Amino acid sequence: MNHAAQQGHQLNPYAIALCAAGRWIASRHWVPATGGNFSIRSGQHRALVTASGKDKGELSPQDLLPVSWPEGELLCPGKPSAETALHVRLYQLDDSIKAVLHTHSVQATVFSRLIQAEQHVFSGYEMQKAIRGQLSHDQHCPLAIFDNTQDIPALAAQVARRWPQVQTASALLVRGHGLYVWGQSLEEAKRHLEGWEFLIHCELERIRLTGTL
Ligand SMILES: CSC[C@@H](O)[C@@H](O)C(=O)COP(=O)(O)O
Ligand SMILES: [Zn+2]
Repeated sequence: MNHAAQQGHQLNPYAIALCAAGRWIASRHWVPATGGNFSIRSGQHRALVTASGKDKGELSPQDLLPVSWPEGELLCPGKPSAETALHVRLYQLDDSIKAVLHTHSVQATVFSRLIQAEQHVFSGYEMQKAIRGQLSHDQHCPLAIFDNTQDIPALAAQVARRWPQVQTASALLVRGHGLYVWGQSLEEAKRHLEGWEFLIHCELERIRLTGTL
């Protein structure tokens, strides 16, 4: 990258905001050992995606790579996240999505392995109201769970097939892998992340104490 492009990158407000979100997420221990990836929409058909293999708590703006779709073009040199195809598919499925955050917390990983069903319904938690569209603890909020695979385009296609089921939660779980959340702003995506991590932690404790799913 030439000097002017490098400087433009350093000053990109989307990039700066996503790096700060990465530091916050890492401080919560939700992205150990380079796990996780993040993106933020920067135009109708483009987004900045974290480079692959970086420590997500120590990102700098040049670690955010511009990608565009439908061609899946990478707009500058670098290796984008191995899970870029899933981020792109989420932006394509819903134009209102502005940011996608993927984490590898212990609780989401363990919880996703305990649930054999293709979704788990959350109900009775006040914290459900952290999720867009959830107005009461009485509502039933299903969280979809997908089997893990290294074939990310195939996973993205499955998410698209189950989109009506997935959409309500602004989140999905990948079994033995981690959590994906999104929002209509980065702030909303962060709220969804903290809300879901809390809800999953509560369910894991409930299952541990009662022995019932
Ligand atoms: C620590 S391995 C985790 C990866 O396989 C992957 O699931 C992940 O979340 C990070 O991949 P990345 O390519 O850095 O975006
Ligand atoms: Zn991952």
